[in-house]
Amino acid sequence: MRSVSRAYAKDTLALAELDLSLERGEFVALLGPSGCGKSTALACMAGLQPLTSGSIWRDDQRIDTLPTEKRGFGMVFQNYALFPHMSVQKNVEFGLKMRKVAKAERAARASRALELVQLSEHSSKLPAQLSGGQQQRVAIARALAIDPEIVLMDEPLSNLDASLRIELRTEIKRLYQERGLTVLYVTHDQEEALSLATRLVVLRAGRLEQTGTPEEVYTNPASAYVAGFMGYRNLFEAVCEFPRADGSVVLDLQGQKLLGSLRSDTALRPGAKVKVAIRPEDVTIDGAPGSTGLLATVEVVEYHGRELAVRTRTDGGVVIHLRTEKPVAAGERVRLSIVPERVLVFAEDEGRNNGDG
Ligand SMILES: Nc1ncnc2c1ncn2[C@@H]1O[C@H](COP(=O)(O)OP(=O)(O)OP(=O)(O)O)[C@@H](O)[C@H]1O
Repeated sequence: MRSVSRAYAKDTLALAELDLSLERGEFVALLGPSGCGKSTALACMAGLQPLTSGSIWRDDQRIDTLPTEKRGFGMVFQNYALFPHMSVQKNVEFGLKMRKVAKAERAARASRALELVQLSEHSSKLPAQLSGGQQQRVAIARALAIDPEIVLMDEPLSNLDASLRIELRTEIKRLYQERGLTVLYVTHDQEEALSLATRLVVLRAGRLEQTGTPEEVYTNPASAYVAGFMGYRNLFEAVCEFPRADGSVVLDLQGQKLLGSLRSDTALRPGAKVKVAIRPEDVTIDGAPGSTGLLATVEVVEYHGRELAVRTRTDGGVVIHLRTEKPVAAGERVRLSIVPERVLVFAEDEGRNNGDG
């Protein structure tokens, strides 16, 4: 996509000059909160939404001028979109029929696609006779039957319950690996994106905020906005007390000191407001003697099997979530320590407040 914009109404851009490229064999997850433009990007790619400006290319061929069916994409959506009166087999054959593939070949290709998603024995059933997960597998078989170069998926798992979602997620990954597919996948679920994608693209208000491998984005989110999507559940404001030349920063967190490391390019001045992002698993209770510690009180303890998920509140009133194997109880006084490298400090965003979730 070259500088693609899409405006549904005057002055509001769902996509704002978005540049996005996809290499053969990549599994790219488009990630971001509701309303950031993920579905619009996919719909523009598919030809289901017109572009307001910009262009889309496959290699040297311009394709945004082609109708949907000529773009050669397989598509899978959140709501399965199966024809209720057609058998599973006929549903999968449908795309091939539209492409005028002869009857015998149609049947053979549809059967192969159903085998791939392990639904062969259900081929004569109607969609309503299948579970949600099975219906979504039919939709995937239908997308794969046309032998697409690129598969576009828009939240294909979000209508399924938790266990089915994980099962089908693995299935999608297997198909991707076995068939050497190229996939553009829309999701708002970071775990889904991290487990499936070879590259993440985080959108914010119709623009690209960050792209990188799951590991890069997870360890080094470029902004507090991205961090919020990558499991950094502790996101709060603090004041820069003393910025050091090596990038470490002494912060004032409502009256207590916290040592962090600056992640933005912008240099900080003493007194500047900053955003801080910390993952719950990076916070420990009663760390080594002498480590910087935040005095806090345990508020809520949730049992999560091996670990406890704990909500604490610092003496200055800041809520900090953590995970621990140590038994603690509500009301207990604790000292929290966090390795300074895992206290990510971002300069306050300038003027980008649209699309934050
Ligand atoms: N058909 C439409 N008409 C008008 N505005 C629309 C339409 N579809 C989307 N929008 C607006 O465009 C923006 C981007 O929407 P889009 O559906 O692409 O976001 P998204 O990131 O996919 O969100 P979600 O995760 O909720 O589906 C939003 O502000 C939305 O309200």
